[in-house]
Amino acid sequence: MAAQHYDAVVIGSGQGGTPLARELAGSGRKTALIEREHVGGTCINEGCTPTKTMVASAKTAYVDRRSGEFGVRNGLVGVDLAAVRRRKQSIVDSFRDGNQNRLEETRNLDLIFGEASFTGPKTLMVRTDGGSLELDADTIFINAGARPANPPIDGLDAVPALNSTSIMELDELPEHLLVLGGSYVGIEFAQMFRRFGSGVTVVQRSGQLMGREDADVAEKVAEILREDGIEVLLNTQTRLVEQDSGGRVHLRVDTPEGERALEGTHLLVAAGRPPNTEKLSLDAAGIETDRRGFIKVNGRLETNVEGVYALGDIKGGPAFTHISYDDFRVIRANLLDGGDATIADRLVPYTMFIDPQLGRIGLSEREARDRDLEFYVAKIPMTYVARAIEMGETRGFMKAIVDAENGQILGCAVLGVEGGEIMAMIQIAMMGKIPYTTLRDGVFSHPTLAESLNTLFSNVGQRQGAAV
Ligand SMILES: Cc1cc2nc3c(=O)[nH]c(=O)nc-3n(C[C@H](O)[C@H](O)[C@H](O)COP(=O)(O)OP(=O)(O)OC[C@H]3O[C@@H](n4cnc5c(N)ncnc54)[C@H](O)[C@@H]3O)c2cc1C
Ligand SMILES: NC(=O)c1ccc[n+]([C@@H]2O[C@H](COP(=O)([O-])OP(=O)(O)OC[C@H]3O[C@@H](n4cnc5c(N)ncnc54)[C@H](O)[C@@H]3O)[C@@H](O)[C@H]2O)c1
Repeated sequence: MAAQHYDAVVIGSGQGGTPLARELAGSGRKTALIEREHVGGTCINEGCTPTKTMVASAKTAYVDRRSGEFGVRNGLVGVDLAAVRRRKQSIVDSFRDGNQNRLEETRNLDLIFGEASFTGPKTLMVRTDGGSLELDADTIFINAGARPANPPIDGLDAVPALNSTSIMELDELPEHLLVLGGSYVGIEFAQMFRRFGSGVTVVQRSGQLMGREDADVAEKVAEILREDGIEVLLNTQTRLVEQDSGGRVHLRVDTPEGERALEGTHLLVAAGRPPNTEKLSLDAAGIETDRRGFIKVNGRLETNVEGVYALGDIKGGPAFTHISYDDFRVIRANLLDGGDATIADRLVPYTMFIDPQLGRIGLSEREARDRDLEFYVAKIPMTYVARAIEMGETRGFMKAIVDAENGQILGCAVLGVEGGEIMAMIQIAMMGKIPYTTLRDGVFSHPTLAESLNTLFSNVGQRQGAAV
């Protein structure tokens, strides 16, 4: 049977591929979007949406337990995990269905459920439920995402370990959750399940949580988690994983203090996300990957094969929904609007949805130092923020890095209540190239979290960096 021809094919209905497919079709191009599982990809189905829905349930339990501090009498807090899961699923379903309906209503667009693999530079085979299809296209966009890693640890394959997807399908609360990995996924779930009522131990193999962050940020996060009753083990290598006849999971770990045996009822593996490249048969098209399997692209998201692009997590680099969406914008600007956009030097904000949130953008203090810049650090604890005191949410601190030459803000880390929103205010100043003195002296309404920017930028410390 002859291959079906399309002007454009998008593989994967992730955060970049979904809007891209609609725009390509809207521009009159005959387009196919191929998805092997759910419309909306990781973010809607297994990532941002379900986790943040469950984080909201966990926060409610936390606030409820603290109600006495606010002079509010309340009963014993109980968490019905099955009900938490139902709430999560109904929100996921509504987002997924909304996306799918919009795709199905788009003219010139075929939504094909199946798994795509390359058979040549511009030809694809799609395995569907009922058989297979052959397609060829002038332009192909790969937005096939990433999946939870399975680190090579003795015994891990033989135990029923949870990953970031399956942990959200539990109906019963783990008595004790062991978490391998102390970064975004590990920490968000660790705090969530602690708040639901589980005992939790986080095992992080390197010397700090969240390796990309400054040490003071990571140490404060570890302190907050420990204060919440979570055991945090750093510099800890897992040697062996076993399950006993009663179903309990045992880890043999090497800690700086010596060997330890850890025991739990459940094990979550949160040790990174490798790309979904194997099933794509990239070799058949000659598409190059790096040594970890991520597709190599240039600033315009072009692969080494002409007419084949990659966007989102599968190309490596920062793995966030808003980055995948921005990849779509870059491709739209260049291919549909005749522009010359690039992903080089774009600002990469992100928020870790622990409580308090960690909002981050731009350079960390360590990065400023590594680049031999001269800079100031402005830092205040959240206990200086009137609004935070009034809300009873004073954990954490704010920190910003300021260019010593021109007063431009180079980056910030806001570990505090609504840290992601405060970071976004600083981001807007960075986008508008507003010097820190304007925020220091600006009038913000009282008592908001925004007015704390006056205090933060009044606390600019000594000049630091290269020549100092
Ligand atoms: C637990 C968790 C929480 C997260 N929370 C946040 C958050 O709060 N904020 C944030 O910004 N980011 C978060 N992320 C990251 C975010 O989900 C991803 O960066 C985002 O989804 C971008 O993904 P993408 O567009 O690259 O592809 P994805 O969304 O991963 O989509 C890829 C799609 O391709 C499909 N596919 C794969 N291979 C094939 C094939 N061969 N044929 C057809 N289809 C295929 C997959 O089924 C999938 O639907 C989280 C991730 C996880 C795991
Ligand atoms: N709020 C958000 O934006 C959000 C939330 C969740 C996930 N994400 C995205 O998903 C990606 C994946 O998150 P992640 O946390 O799984 O991966 P990650 O790559 O960010 O971190 C993995 C962590 O596991 C540790 N680790 C690796 N192997 C280990 C082992 N054998 N034992 C103990 N520790 C081990 C690493 O040192 C690291 O700290 C993130 O990079 C992020 O971009 C974002």
